[in-house]
Amino acid sequence: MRPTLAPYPATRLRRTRATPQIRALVRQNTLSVDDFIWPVFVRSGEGVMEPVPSMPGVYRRSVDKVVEAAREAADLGIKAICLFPYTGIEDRTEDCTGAWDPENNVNRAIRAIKDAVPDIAIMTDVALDTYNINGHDGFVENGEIVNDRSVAALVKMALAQADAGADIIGPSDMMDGRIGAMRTAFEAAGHHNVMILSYAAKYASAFYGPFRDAVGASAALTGDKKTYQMDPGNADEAMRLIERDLAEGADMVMVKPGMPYLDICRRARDTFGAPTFAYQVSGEFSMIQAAAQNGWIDGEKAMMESLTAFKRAGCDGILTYFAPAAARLLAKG
Ligand SMILES: NCc1[nH]cc(CCC(=O)O)c1CC(=O)O
Repeated sequence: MRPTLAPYPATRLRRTRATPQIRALVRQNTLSVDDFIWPVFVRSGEGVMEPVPSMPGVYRRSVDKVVEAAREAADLGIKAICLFPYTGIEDRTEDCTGAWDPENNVNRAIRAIKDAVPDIAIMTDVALDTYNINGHDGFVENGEIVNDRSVAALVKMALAQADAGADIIGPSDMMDGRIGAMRTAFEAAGHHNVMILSYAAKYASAFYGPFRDAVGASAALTGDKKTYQMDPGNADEAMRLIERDLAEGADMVMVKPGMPYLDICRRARDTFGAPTFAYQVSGEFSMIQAAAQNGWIDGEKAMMESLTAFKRAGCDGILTYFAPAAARLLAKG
């Protein structure tokens, strides 16, 4: 776009900012409850709501409490919920078999939500880090995060989630070839309508810290994830990854983290035109919450401003821990 401007004073750009009515009239991007996917942490037990210390206002919930949360979310108009398991160090293994157990907490939660709250879509996370003894998204052999054997396991994990009734599968592992392998497996299993929202451009980020606490991976993690997650200095590589995942059968793509990578969101949207999501990750959430709790910023305003930024950057939707709070605020008008 090339701005056309008459010289001052014929043009006074403040005219269209003068009142709330006019500002609303000319506003280009607005938030709606339709934009949110709400990430929720599932753990074992019953009646459990365990606060996550590094994420104020976020809980690990037992399956019954996750169902209640899903009901609340649907009543607020939220269209999708995304499930992540918490696994304590004592239940983590090197072979990660818990990941494709049809009875694991996530798969039980999927079935329970489908039963009780059919009017919300369910997204899942596919990666081994929430079950792995060493916290990595793939198997570790002699210090290397191996690709192909990990992909075979991730396919089993994704199939178990699809069998349980998940609507949207979210591979967040960053292994090569996983989208194609999952798509082929879904077609063969008759899961023709299961969607894949690929974490296509996922960076090796310090902003995942609080999430790793929430899922019990912090204590487990050995080393870093730089051999599979992207280098923060790269942008063109994100386009190659997104193109690759779309070509392998992804229905939607994600950029992650969100706020530090809005340039990537905009390029993805302009280049491919596919449904584009951003993940406003745990560290982004916790920074806003912490500053608000200290009285350093207005938490509600910062929340809404940060979410609007994703719309401005061209995103169709946002995974955000703020989903219920933002939905409540939007409902108030
Ligand atoms: N593969 C696991 C996964 N899926 C989502 C997140 C981060 C989400 C957040 O920080 O809110 C991570 C963490 C990681 O890659 O270490």
